[in-house]
Amino acid sequence: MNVDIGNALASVASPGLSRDSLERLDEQVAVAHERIERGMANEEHGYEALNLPERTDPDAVRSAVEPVADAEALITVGIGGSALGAATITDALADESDTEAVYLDNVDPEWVSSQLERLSLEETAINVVSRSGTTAETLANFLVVREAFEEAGVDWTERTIVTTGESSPLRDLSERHDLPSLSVPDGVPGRFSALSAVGLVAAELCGHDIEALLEGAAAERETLAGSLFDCPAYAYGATAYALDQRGAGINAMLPYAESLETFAEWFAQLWAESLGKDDLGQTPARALGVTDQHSQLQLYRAGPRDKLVTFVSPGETDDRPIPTTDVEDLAYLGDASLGSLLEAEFEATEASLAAAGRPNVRLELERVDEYELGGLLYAMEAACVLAGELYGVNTFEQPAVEWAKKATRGLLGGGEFAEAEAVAEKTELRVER
Ligand SMILES: O=P(O)(O)OC[C@H]1O[C@H](O)[C@H](O)[C@@H](O)[C@@H]1O
Repeated sequence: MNVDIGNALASVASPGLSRDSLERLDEQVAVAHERIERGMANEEHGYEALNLPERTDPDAVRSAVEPVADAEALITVGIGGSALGAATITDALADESDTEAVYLDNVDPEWVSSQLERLSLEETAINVVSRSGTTAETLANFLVVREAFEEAGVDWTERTIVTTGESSPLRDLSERHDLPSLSVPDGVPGRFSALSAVGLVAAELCGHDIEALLEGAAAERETLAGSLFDCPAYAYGATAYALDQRGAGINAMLPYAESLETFAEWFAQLWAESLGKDDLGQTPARALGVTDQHSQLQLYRAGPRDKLVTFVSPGETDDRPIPTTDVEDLAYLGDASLGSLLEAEFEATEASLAAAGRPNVRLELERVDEYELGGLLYAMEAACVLAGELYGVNTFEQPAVEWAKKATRGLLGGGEFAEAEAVAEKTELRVER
C-alpha cells in the first residue's frame, strides 16, 4: 500500500499540517516505533497482532475447512472483530468465488430467519467465531442456526467449525462434539485478528489465496520503520493523529470500490474501539465513492472543519465502456468508460476538497486482490497501533463496551444486576403521539 499525505499539508488544507510539524512529530514516531517493535518482540498483548503474518498457519485453516470444502455457502456466526475482518476479505474478493459467504452478526430476528430460510442448509457450513466464547449475540445466533439445521434434518456437527480462544465455553462445546476447531491466537484482540484463522476460514472456503493475503501483510510489516517518511502505515497513522490534534475529530473513510465498502466498516471498529478512550480518539465515518459524493460531499467540503477524508484508490479494475449516444449533452461520455469516469470523479473530488482547504489523504492499492488486501489490513492495524502510542491510550482494550454487554446479560437474568438496575432506572422523557 502506498499513501499520499500531500493534501493534508497546510499549503492546501486547514486544519492542515506543515512539513515542519510532521518532522517534529516524527521524533515521537521514532519513539513509538521502538515501543511497538519491543511489544512485538516480547509478544505482548495487542502488539502480537502485528506478528500474525509470520505466525498464522494456513495449513491449520485448510485442514479445519476440509470436511466442508464443497459447501455452497458458509455462515460465519460472529460479531465485531469476529466477523468484520473475514467479511472485508470475502466481500472485496467476492467476484472470484462460487461459495457464498454469509455473516450472522446482528440478532435482528426477521433478518436471521430470512437468511436461514433462503439457504439450502444441507449444502451450508457454519463457522462459529468468538474469541471470548461468551458474546450473547453470537451464542444466541449459533443456537438458532443449530436448531434450524436440526429441523431441516441436517447434522450440524458434520458441518460446523469452531474458532475461539483458549479458555472459552465454545472450546468445550467443540470438544464435546468433536468439531474441527481453530484458535484465536493469544495476545490478538478481535479487531486485530483479520490475518489469523478468524479472518481466513471464510477466505479459504470461498477459494481465495490465503497465503497471498499473509504475504501482502508480511511485505507491509517489512516497511515498519522509525520514520513516518519511510513507512506508509505510520505516515497514515501519524497524519490522522496530527490532524485530530488540529480539530479533525472525524475520519471519513471513502473507498472508491463497491467491493471495499465492508473495509470501511472494519476500519470503523478498529479506529473507534482502539482509540476512543480517555476522552480521546477520532470518530470514523463510513462512506463510499462515488455514491457518497452525491450525499455527503456537500458537508465534507463546506461543513464544519472537523474532518479528515481518507480516500482509498482501488487501482487497476476490470472496466466497461460507456456506449456512445447522439444526445449532444452526453457526448463527453462517448470516449469514456465506467472506470475512467470513476477515476475522474475520484480525482475531481480529492481536488475539490483540497481546493476548499479540507485535509485528505489517499491510500493507494495496485488492485483489489489478496496480496494488496492483506497489505491494506496490516497497514491500517499498524497505523492504528502507532496512533494509539501517540495518543497515549491503551489501544487493545475496550472497557466501555463491556458495560453494555454486562447490562444486557443482567436484563436477561444472566447476573451482573448492578448494571441492569442502572438501565431500568434511567430518566425518561417520553413524547407520545
Ligand atoms: O470475539 P468475541 O469475544 O465474541 O467478541 C466480539 C466483539 O465483542 C465486543 O463487542 C468487543 O467490543 C469487540 O471488540 C469484539 O470484537
